[in-house]
Amino acid sequence: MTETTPAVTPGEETVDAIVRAENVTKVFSTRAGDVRAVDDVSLWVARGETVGVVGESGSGKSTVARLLMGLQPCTSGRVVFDGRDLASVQGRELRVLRRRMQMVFQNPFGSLLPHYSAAANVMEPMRLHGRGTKESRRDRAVELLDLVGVNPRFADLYPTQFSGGQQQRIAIARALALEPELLVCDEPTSSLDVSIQAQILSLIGDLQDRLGLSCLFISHNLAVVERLADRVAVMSEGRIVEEGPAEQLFESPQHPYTQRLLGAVLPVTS
Ligand SMILES: Nc1ncnc2c1ncn2[C@@H]1O[C@H](COP(=O)(O)OP(=O)(O)OP(=O)(O)O)[C@@H](O)[C@H]1O
Repeated sequence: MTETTPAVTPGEETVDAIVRAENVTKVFSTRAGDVRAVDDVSLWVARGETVGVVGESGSGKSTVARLLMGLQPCTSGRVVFDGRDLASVQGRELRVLRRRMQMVFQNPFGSLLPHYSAAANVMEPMRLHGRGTKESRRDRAVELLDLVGVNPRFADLYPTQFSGGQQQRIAIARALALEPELLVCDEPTSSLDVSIQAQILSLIGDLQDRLGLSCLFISHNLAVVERLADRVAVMSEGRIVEEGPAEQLFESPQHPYTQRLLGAVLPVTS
């Protein structure tokens, strides 16, 4: 049975969060001194919800994503995934938790294995996690490629033989291979042409509806986030300066930083 996560602040509505960052801080020690990349951030994603994180370059968005995924330890605070403090989970249990959260990155080509075919890229996480037989993994990979809109006839082509948009679809199919509950998308469309961006955003929205995925969606582009997010957190200099339901935040942004970001937005083409 899974535990539900308690509310973190008095008065805050109890939310059945798949993942929750509680007062998380991340400090990187560099030769030039300490960089406080994330500063006392609390953020959660409820089951089936899409949370957008927006902010200018360097505001700490990717670091928050890595902390939520347990890819880096927090300097202070904690991340709780489905009721488990990630810092207290190790070994096999951590592997199992990791399977339940997957990431889609900005540059699909960089995240695919160039010497593996599209199908082999999608099969690889299943192989690493000892899922099924080679035949069943292949069948599943072909199904997933079909689901994300890559013609299964092209399953044996290599990443370089696909366009950027198709590569991102393959990367999304691979992220879905282990049936994650949480998908963290870090600028998944910013390396793509505008028309292709819209297609990938529709795909992510559609997959969420069909698979009931929870999603953390990171972008510096507010228009992109507006399209997908139920709730939005705005980051500046490592802190969340404003957070709320997407509609409300876009209609009446309260913080001057959000107002400035919105003022800089160009309408998205779809
Ligand atoms: N491994 C690291 N070592 C040192 N500093 C880091 C490291 N990772 C991130 N930073 C710093 O932390 C701050 C936040 O970076 P982060 O990549 O999280 O921001 P971001 O909002 O995702 O930016 P972008 O949109 O450009 O990716 C930046 O000042 C960055 O230089």
